[in-house]
Amino acid sequence: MKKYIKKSQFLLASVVSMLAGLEIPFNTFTYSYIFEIITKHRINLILPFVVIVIVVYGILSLIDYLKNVIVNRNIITINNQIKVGYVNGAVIDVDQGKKNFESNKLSFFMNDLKLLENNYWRQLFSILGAITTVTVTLIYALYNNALITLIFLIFMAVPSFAPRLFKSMIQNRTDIWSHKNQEVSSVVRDLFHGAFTLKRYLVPFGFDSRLKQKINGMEKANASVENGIAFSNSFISFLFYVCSYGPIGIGIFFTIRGVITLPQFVAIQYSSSWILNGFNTIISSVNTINSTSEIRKQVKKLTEVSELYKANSRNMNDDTFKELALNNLNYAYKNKSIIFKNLNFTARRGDKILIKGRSGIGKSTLLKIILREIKETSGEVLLNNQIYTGTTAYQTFGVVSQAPIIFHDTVWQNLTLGKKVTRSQVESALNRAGLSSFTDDKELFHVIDEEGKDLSGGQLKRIEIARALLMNREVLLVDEGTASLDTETSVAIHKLLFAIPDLTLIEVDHHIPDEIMDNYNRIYEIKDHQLV
Ligand SMILES: Nc1ncnc2c1ncn2[C@@H]1O[C@H](COP(=O)(O)OP(=O)(O)OP(=O)(O)O)[C@@H](O)[C@H]1O
Repeated sequence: MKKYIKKSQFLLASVVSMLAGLEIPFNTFTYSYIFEIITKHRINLILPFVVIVIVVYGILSLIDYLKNVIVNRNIITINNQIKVGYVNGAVIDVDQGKKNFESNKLSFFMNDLKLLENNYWRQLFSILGAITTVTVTLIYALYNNALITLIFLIFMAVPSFAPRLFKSMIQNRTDIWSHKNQEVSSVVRDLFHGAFTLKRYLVPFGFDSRLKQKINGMEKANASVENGIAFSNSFISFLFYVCSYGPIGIGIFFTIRGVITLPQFVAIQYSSSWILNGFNTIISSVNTINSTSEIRKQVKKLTEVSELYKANSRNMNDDTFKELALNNLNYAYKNKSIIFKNLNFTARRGDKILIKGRSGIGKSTLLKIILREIKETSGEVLLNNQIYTGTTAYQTFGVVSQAPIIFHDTVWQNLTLGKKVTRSQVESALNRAGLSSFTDDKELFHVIDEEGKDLSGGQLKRIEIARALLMNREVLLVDEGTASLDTETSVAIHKLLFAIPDLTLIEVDHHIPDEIMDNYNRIYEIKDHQLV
């Protein structure tokens, strides 16, 4: 986790946390000194004592406040790195096999990363403070009487082994909680997504039983984690009390016998309870930190994916597209019937190809195989006569999907997706996609509503097409790209695509208007698991 911190900032927070840990030893010292003043009748020391104590507590309170501010600043730096790295990693890592990808990742982002902040980072600083408390208080106690302090320490060693007993129980319960949380996120996301459908059919409570069941499951799992931690902590504190009263008895005995003075006994007894408390804090913090190990593993995995991607993104393939060939392709989804059997297909530069077929026959599946998002059961998929990776596929093919993917951001950002391009490149792509009216500043920098709700279906489709053209993809895979549009708009969009001679078009659709059929140079149909 070291790479997420800024060293100087972390060091400062560590030092201030340790300084804040001096409050308790000072407390112990003042408490013992009260007995020194009383037993030795030092009336002249009362005023300076009170003044010094007030000033020092003032300074310690300020340090405590500064500690919080500096720790919070560290949290900003750490969270900025982790959260951006996590989202980037998740975006890079997405694949067709990931179930409930959006809700799972969102749930992890909102809940588990917050848990990581509270139960890992903040605990680290709390441990540093507790270590100072324990060390300085211990030195002070040893200074008062080493033998009796050592007796206290021996008793203390016993409960420090207890947390190991609870570690795996807490970890298991945390894993269950995390899983239940993801289930709730998935249900809630689904309901919000379909909110209008529920409202229109006057059934806003239609999914209540499922919702209640999932929320209840999550809340119970959460309570189970909290109960587990509480049980572990209560058991450990009880053990501490058991082990602390033995030495207190011995201390009383030595004081009565005159081996130590009353202020010394007070110092050792008071110190020892704070040493115990400090140990308690350290151990329960270690306990809590351990419960985040699975979260840390996942964060590490995804941020590494993101770093690896940055390191490799320079190896761009710049071969021009000549040919795509699928030879004797076979495919079946796991535990499902066959989709393709000995399928053959070739597309060459500039081809305009239409693939028809009834719903559910495998048109989208074919595009996913071409994009290398799913792997054929057997056969060859070749680009320019070579097998190719998913990255090469994404460098070659642009995709216009059934439901356009639109971000809640400006038209410019929706087209460029953050890539550095010139204004004239953006305008040219918009013009070619028939969106000339979007080229002025007002439209270009207009923030589109969530899921493109303030634009028409045709405009959204054209934005997707302009995006693919702007990204200079040589082959456009159109998956029922115009199916939801009226004939006039569909014809207009197709005419724009047919007019680009070098653009290779592979379109899967079963409702293409008759008047543009002649513009394709090949039309296939998926029948009997083959292209005919
Ligand atoms: N991830 C998946 N896991 C298992 N089966 C799947 C998966 N995706 C699709 N299928 C099944 O594979 C078959 C082909 O699906 P595909 O989406 O390729 O059809 P399509 O021809 O594009 O349909 P449509 O025209 O309705 O979009 C369908 O029977 C579908 O149920």
